[in-house]
Amino acid sequence: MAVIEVENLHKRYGDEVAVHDVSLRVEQGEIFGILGPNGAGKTTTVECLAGLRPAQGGRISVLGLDPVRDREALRQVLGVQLQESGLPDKLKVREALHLYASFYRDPADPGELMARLGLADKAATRYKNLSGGQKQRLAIALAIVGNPRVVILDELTTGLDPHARRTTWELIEAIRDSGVTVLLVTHFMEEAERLCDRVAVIDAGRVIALDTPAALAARAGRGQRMRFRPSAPLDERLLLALPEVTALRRHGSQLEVTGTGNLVHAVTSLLARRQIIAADLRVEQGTLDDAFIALTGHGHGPGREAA
Ligand SMILES: Nc1ncnc2c1ncn2[C@@H]1O[C@H](COP(=O)(O)OP(=O)(O)OP(=O)(O)O)[C@@H](O)[C@H]1O
Repeated sequence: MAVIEVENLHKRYGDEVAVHDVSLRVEQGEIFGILGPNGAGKTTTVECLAGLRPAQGGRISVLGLDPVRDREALRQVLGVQLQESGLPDKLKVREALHLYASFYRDPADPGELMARLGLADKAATRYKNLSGGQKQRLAIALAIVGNPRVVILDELTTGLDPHARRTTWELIEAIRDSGVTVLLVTHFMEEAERLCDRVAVIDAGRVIALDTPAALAARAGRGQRMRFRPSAPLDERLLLALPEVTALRRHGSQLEVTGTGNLVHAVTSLLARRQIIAADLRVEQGTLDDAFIALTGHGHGPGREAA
């Protein structure tokens, strides 16, 4: 069942078109990623979805509600974390959670939420004194305090160190596992690969690809690559005859085989039948990073970070 449906969304700021034409459907219970270079229209798209900005064209439905017409009803079932928290510096963690909880008919218990998100010992800490990771955890807590059915998270892990990013990923997975549908805007390819069931790549206000991370990576064309040293001489034509193999190169005693599908199984089975061992075997997969660069023709902002 589609929880979010966007058809031909069009949004301008004055004369500037931020979103030309975006269509996508997010299914119940998935983590759906929106990827794209800086200025692609990602934030504008999710702000329109959340009813924070009116669109000039197209149709949006979130849980069957129109974000502008049914904004009040939508607020009760949609949790939103945007890039700027807008929280006052002096507000304490406990106060922020109680304040946000008061906006909802059926909120979560702020104390339980603080414990779940590792903020219990920060309950009396003012917002300005939280670390980056703690601020992000509070942002997640505020996005889910209303017990939403859908949550939008915009660049949640930007600025976090690798450890804090991983902890945040686990939190996002736990939210999904509790039955909440998650829409995640991210610059990080590894984040999308790890978390997202499907991703839409947006460039210059249009969806240029929409698929699972693995399918997008496979489509980037690099496919898979194996490198190994055969333990005995091997007729290269046998490898080239395999349907999975698209190219073969020799580097000294090493063979480099590129291909698609179940390449590793096909090649290792052929070798095994000839009692040849693939010594020093290394396998590389195409990544979402490759797909992103192939699709958009450029990198993705802050760069691929080791996480
Ligand atoms: N409030 C605004 N007024 C005018 N133009 C805006 C406004 N917000 C965004 N834009 C413009 O709309 C375009 C899309 O911006 P948007 O913030 O949606 O992109 P984004 O994909 O989220 O970018 P980033 O990855 O840098 O956050 C950009 O050209 C931006 O300059």
